[in-house]
Amino acid sequence: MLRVENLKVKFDQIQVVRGITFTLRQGMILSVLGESGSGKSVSAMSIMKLYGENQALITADKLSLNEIDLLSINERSMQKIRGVQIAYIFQNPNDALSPNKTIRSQFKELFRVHHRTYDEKEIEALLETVGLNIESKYILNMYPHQLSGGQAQRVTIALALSLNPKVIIADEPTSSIDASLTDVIVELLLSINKKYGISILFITHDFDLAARISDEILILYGGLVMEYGKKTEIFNHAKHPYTQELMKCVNSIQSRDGELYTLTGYALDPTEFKDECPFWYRCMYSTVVCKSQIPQLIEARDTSSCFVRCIHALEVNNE
Ligand SMILES: Nc1ncnc2c1ncn2[C@@H]1O[C@H](COP(=O)(O)OP(=O)(O)OP(=O)(O)O)[C@@H](O)[C@H]1O
Repeated sequence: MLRVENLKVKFDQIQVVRGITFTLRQGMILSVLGESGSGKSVSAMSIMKLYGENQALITADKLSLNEIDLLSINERSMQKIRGVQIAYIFQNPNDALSPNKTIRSQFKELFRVHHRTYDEKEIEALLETVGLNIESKYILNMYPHQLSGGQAQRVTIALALSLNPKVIIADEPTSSIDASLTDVIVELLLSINKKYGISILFITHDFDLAARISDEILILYGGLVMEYGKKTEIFNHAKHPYTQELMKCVNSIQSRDGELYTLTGYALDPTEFKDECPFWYRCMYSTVVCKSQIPQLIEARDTSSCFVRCIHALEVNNE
C-alpha cells in the first residue's frame, strides 16, 4: 500500500529525518516507536505532504501509495488523495477540527471538497461505529469545544474514516486524551483495521501500546531507522543495542520487583547529527568504526526478515 524508501526531511539547513524505509502492506498495522524528537511526526507529516514547499525539503528514493508516486504529484492532486486514500489522525483532535463549525458542517465540508454526496444517516452510523452511539444525532449539532477529549478524538477518527481511506496514519492518537480512554481508542483502531482491512501506521512512544496493536515495528532514533521487522521478532529477539536497551527499560517496569532500568545519556538534537552512528555515545558495543560512518540498514542474515542498522548487531547477538 505505502512504500517509503530512504525518506529525508530538512528544515532550513537542518536534516531532521535522515533515512526512513518501510513498507505498510494491506491490512497491516505498523507501529513507529521512538523517543521524543526522533522524527516520528515529521516523517508522518512528510508522507502526507503536509509541509509547504518553502517549509521543508522532502526527498526519498521512493514514496508511493498504491503505486502513485506521492513525491512527483502536485498539491492539487495530493488534496484529492488526502482523506480519500490516506487519512491522518492527529495527536490533538483540536488540530483536526475547526473551532467555529459544528461537527455536521465539518463532515459536509469534507464531502463537498471531495465531490461526494453527504448522507446524514451514513454519518450517524459511522459515529455509532466509533462508539458515539446515543449521542450521534446531538454531536452533529455541537461545536468542538462542547465535546470531551474522548468524544473529539472519536469524531476525528470518524472524519478520517468517512471517505473510506485505505491507509490511516494515527499520530499518537491517545497522547492528548484521558489515560482511561487509551484502551477504548486502541480497541477502536484494531476493530477498524479488522472490519475494513485498513492499513494503519501507528505512531507512539509507548511499547505496551505498540505490543498490543502492531503486526510490525519500526524503531526510530536520530532520524534513522534502527530496527524494523515483525513485532514478535523485535520484542523477543531485538538485534539493535538501542532496541535491546529499550526492552530492558520496559521489562524492568513490568517486573516491578527490581530497580527501574534507565538508558544513560541523552538523544542527540538534529543540530548535533554527524556522519556516525547516532547511538554510539550510549552504546556499550561501540568501536571506532561506529564513529566513522552512518551504518547501513541491512537485512539480518537469519530467517527473521528483520532490518537492523548496526555493524555490530551480528556479534552482539552471537554473544
Ligand atoms: N517545523 C519544524 N521546523 C524545524 N524543526 C522541526 C520542525 N518540526 C519538528 N522539528 C524538529 O524535528 C525533530 C523531530 O521532531 P518530531 O516532531 O518528528 O519528533 P517526534 O519523534 O514526533 O517526537 P514527539 O514524540 O515528541 O512528538 C525535533 O528535533 C524537532 O524539534
